[in-house]
Amino acid sequence: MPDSPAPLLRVDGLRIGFADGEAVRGVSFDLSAGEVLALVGESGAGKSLTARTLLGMVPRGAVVHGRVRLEGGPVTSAHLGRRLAWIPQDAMSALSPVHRVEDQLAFAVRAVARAGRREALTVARRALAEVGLGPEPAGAFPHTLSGGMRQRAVIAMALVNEPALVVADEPTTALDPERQEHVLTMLRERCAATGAALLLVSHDLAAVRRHADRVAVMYAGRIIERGPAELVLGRPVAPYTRGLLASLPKAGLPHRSRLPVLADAPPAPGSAGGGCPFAPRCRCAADLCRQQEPTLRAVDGRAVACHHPLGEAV
Ligand SMILES: Nc1ncnc2c1ncn2[C@@H]1O[C@H](COP(=O)(O)OP(=O)(O)OP(=O)(O)O)[C@@H](O)[C@H]1O
Repeated sequence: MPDSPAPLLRVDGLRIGFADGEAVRGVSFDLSAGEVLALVGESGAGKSLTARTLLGMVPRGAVVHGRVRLEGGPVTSAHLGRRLAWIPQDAMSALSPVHRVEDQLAFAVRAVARAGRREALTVARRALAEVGLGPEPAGAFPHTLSGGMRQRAVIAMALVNEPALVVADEPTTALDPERQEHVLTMLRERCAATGAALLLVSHDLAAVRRHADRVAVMYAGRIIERGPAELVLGRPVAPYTRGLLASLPKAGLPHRSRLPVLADAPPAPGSAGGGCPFAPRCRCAADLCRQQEPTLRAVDGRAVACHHPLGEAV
């Protein structure tokens, strides 16, 4: 039988430590070409650090261990903007305020391909049109555009060189809910059209369920549940994932309000004891949970790091 093809991205045992302890503690996952994988979890879980480290954007003082392979080899600066693209939370941090949007995309095109100015501009305008930005916004300066338009320009810029992987860190949090959905749909559609895989960092579990193929739920620097988005978010087995879902804003409540379903806060890096880091907040915790940290194992079509997954016979 032929071997299954190597994944586009393989992250193996990623650990990121600071002076006060490890913030990412052995994260592993694969991502296939064209797939959408979401990293979710509470603030401080290690999602952004994980995502940024894939692009080599490591904070000062961080010590990184583990292996990241893109298309079978290590990630280098030569991948950035070519095979690997980044979409930040804040579009203004990705766009220069002193250049017209289309010129910035044309510059990105010329940075990787031998194209003349006019040719690069044509490619840039086409990419902007594909995210719904016609000649007027394309020829404008970023500060004159709405937040949604700017974020669409950033999506066009990320995809203009047809990367194999797009890493997006909370790409829509700066937008209102209606625009968030529109921009996220556009991002996913553009990735699908160009064949790019998408690693999406998000707090928005409802959006993740709509847009991601697979999801990895992070807690205290580790993945605690990972599998098909529909399964993990539709029928979670880790008590933490269930608590996170129960914290979703309900219809009629103000956007982003958090219900107090998950009591207390996650442990700070370096402060977790020997057991499951979620045990102090978990209603199902037993002695074993307080003594031994669980590792990922296969349960009901997904991987879960929990001694007592919900629904499993004790
Ligand atoms: N530059 C840094 N120096 C020291 N510790 C850091 C640094 N950056 C991150 N950390 C630690 O790593 C933890 C995880 O940070 P990270 O930004 O990955 O969280 P996150 O899951 O993306 O949260 P959020 O959703 O709020 O962005 C932080 O809570 C913090 O303790």
